[in-house]
Amino acid sequence: MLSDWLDLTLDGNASARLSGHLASGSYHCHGPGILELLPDSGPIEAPACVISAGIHGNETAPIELVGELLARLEAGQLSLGAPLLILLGNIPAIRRSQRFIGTNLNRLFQRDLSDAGDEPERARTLMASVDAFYQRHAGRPRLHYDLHTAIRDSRYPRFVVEPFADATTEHAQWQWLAAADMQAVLHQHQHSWTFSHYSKHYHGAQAFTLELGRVAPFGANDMAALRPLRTMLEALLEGREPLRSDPRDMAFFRVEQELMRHADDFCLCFADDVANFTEFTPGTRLARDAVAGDCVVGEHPLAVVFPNAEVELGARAALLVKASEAPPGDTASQKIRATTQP
Ligand SMILES: O=C(O)CCC(=O)N[C@@H](CCC(=O)O)C(=O)O
Ligand SMILES: [Zn+2]
Repeated sequence: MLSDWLDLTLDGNASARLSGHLASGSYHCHGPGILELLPDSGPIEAPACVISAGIHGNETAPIELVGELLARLEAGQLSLGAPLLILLGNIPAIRRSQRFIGTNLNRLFQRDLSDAGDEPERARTLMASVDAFYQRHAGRPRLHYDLHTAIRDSRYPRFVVEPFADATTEHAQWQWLAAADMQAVLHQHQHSWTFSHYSKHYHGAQAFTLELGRVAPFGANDMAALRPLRTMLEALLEGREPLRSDPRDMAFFRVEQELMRHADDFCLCFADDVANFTEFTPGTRLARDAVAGDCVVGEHPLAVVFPNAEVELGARAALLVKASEAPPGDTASQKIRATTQP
């Protein structure tokens, strides 16, 4: 049964080649945590959509959200109208409720990755799955939403990370994400080799990391807050266009600088309960690092996102960001605004 797939996968009991039929299509398990859903019919121009969850093993809300989608599909409450690839990232880490086991999977999505180990192996498998999926559905627009939750509280509990790449983000994406009740957008200033960056960089997909609240154990997530996002994903899997809202309802930021950890005794100079997007004034010392030197806010205020002193040496310990303009609207969206604003 499709709705058992998650439990069976996490228990290690899912048959590697499980497949079956739904009222509106079929499903095919290509390997552990790799599930493709194919519609019997639907608009040929509907996007081929990748939804990934559990790239970090302790981030459970996205896995629960995938479970809700599968249960509703199986119950016939949703009708499949577009190809969908559902990926579970770091299965051993999910079983142990840990962010990762050996190394952070979400820094490994690079085609020339040659590292050995479980997470590099998983990254290669996931990259190959995405390549094959987009190849099988060549000609359709490509989407990828990589679903996460954050370690800290956030001034914007639900926010989008827009990976850096040559491909530009279509304005409709901002409209869909605003209607999905995402509250902020963070534009990356350089390549970051995350999973969403992979799909955008190598496949030109419209691809994003979505942060969906704070890390919590299974059953303790506020799934009601994710209902508008579920509505967006349901529209996509049904082959319908999602609802649109004004992107200016979201706050936009861009990364100014990555704060890296170089020293063993690296430490952050602010409290563990400082929330993502908290702003610091010029002259504030943010981090001490005996190798790289202290990090002090320069002339302009900066906000911190994803601060984490416990990352591996040489890894990103925080993003330093500042507010930016919302992207300019296109003609179509201006028309929508004109008709929705009295
Ligand atoms: O809260 C945190 O510190 C980390 C939450 C998380 O896993 N975020 C992703 C963001 C990926 C990106 O920058 O696109 C990550 O760090 O991998
Ligand atoms: Zn994560």
